[in-house]
Parts: sequence; C-alpha cells; structure tokens
Amino acid sequence: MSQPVLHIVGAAVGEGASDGGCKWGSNALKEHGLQRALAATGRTVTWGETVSAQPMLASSRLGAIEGFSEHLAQTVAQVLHHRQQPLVVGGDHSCAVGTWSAVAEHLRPQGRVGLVWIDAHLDAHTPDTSDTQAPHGMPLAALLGHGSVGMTDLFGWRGKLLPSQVAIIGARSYEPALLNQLGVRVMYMPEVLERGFAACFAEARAIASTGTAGWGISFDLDGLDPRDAPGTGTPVEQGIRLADALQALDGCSHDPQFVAMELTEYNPLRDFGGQTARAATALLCTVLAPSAATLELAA
Ligand SMILES: NC(=[NH2+])NCCC[C@H](N)C(=O)O
Repeated sequence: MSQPVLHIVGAAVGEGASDGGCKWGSNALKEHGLQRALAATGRTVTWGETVSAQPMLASSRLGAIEGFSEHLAQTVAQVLHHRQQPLVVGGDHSCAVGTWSAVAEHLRPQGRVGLVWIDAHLDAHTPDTSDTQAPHGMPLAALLGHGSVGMTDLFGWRGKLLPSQVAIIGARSYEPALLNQLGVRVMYMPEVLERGFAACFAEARAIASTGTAGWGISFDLDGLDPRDAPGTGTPVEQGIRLADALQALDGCSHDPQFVAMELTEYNPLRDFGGQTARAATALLCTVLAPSAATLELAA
C-alpha cells in the first residue's frame, strides 16, 4: 500500500528557549533542501504553512508559546484531517505541545497516541519547577497533563499522552522528579551506551506502539552527540551517534501505525558549514523513506 502524502509544517518558534536561534531552524532546513531530499526518496512531499510564534501579540513568553501551540495544533489537525502524514520541523521543542496534541485529538475516537521522545533533556518541567522558566523545557509535562492550562488543555482536554505509552532515549541533563513519579520509562545515556541505541529504540517503539492507535517520534536534535550535530539550541556532550540513529530508525514509517514525525531544536546560527542540517536531513529521510514495496511498485 502506498504511503500518504508527507506534509511538512514549519514551526518557527525560538521564544520557548533562552537562546531563540531555533526560530530560524525550519526555514534554514527548507533552504537547505529538505523537501527535495525527502521527495528524492520517492515520497510525495508538500511543504505547507510555516506557523510562527507571535511574541508581539502576547503578554509573556509562556503566553506566546500558548498562542503558538494553539495555532500549530490547528494546523497539524488539518493535515491529519486531509489524511496526510505530518512532519513538523522546529523550532524549539515547545512545538511538541501543538504537534502531539493534534495527533492525540485526531486519534481519540480510536485510541491513544504513543510517543518515542529522543532528547538530551526530559522537558518535563512545569512553571512551578523550572529555574529557567523556558517553555521548551516543559512540553512533555504538558502533554502528560501537567503545567500551564494553555499548554495542557488544547482541544479542551488534558493528558494527551499516558505515562505508560511514552519512552525517552538519550537523556543526560535532567530533572527526573515528575517522570519518576509518573513511571515514564527513561533510557538515560549510560544505558544507551551499554545496550546500544538500536536495542533501546526497539524497546521504546514497543512501548509507544503497544495498545495505542498510533505512534510517532519527537526527535530533538540535541539527543545526538554534538560531534555529529553541533547546531542545536542547548547542546549536551556525550549523546547518541548519528550513524547509530540512522541504522536503527531506518524505515520506521513503513509501519502503518506510524502516524507523525517531529524534528526539533535545529539552531542554524550555531551550524557552521551545515553539518547539523545534513544530519537532520539524513535522519528524516531515513525515517520517512517509502517502503521497499512502494519503491518496487513505482519502478
Ligand atoms: N528541548 C530542550 N532543548 N530543552 C532544554 C531544557 C533545558 C533546561 N532543562 C530548562 O528547562 O531550561
């Protein structure tokens, strides 16, 4: 069966982070040729709206992210409504609230969405626990139902993700309190180094796809080692190697239950020579390339 049209939504948001450079990430990846590279794999790819955060229309940073989340969620909901597969390209990681709230709302009549969250950070702060008050440190908490109402209650309900259907890989800079309390499976970097990324990803995928109506990946580029991806908003040493990620993620979207993909925290202002843009493009092509069967049919 052929795969759906892949529809890219740019998430031009950097206001969620202390360094706002990720606001320019989606446009930089567009200029770098992301759509062309994805189309070259054989997918039909369209690039629709780029949703921008509007700090001038908000009275606070959190307010700007709440307004942005609402706008992004409506945009992603439309993509799903048209039976296309959304690829959200950030943007700082606060965009996850809009992306996965829309996916959860869309799947709600059939069941839940499960999520593999690849990241150096846990992004599970609430305004009550965050030292930085940076909303990009809060999206996972919000999706699990904790935090500011403007982030937790999109579409009028909260708890877009269930703790037992989320797994995090690559964490190495963290605040474990909330996720420990909720029982979310976190594979910290020492475990990834010991077992290998492929084994960790297989476990995470099983967590996200078992008993759910669909699953997806939220890939924060800072989950990668800065030697492979230096151009990110908040880099942390000793991460996942790009080659390991490429190998393990190959072809995940062939699974009919794979519903959406998100790539975040690309900061072109720190990406001298485009190394990180190439890494991001390779990752997305690897995950989203059509199945061998589709290629054969097209030949
Ligand atoms: N998605 C990210 N890069 N998050 C970084 C969060 C950094 C830090 N834990 C904070 O809350 O401010």
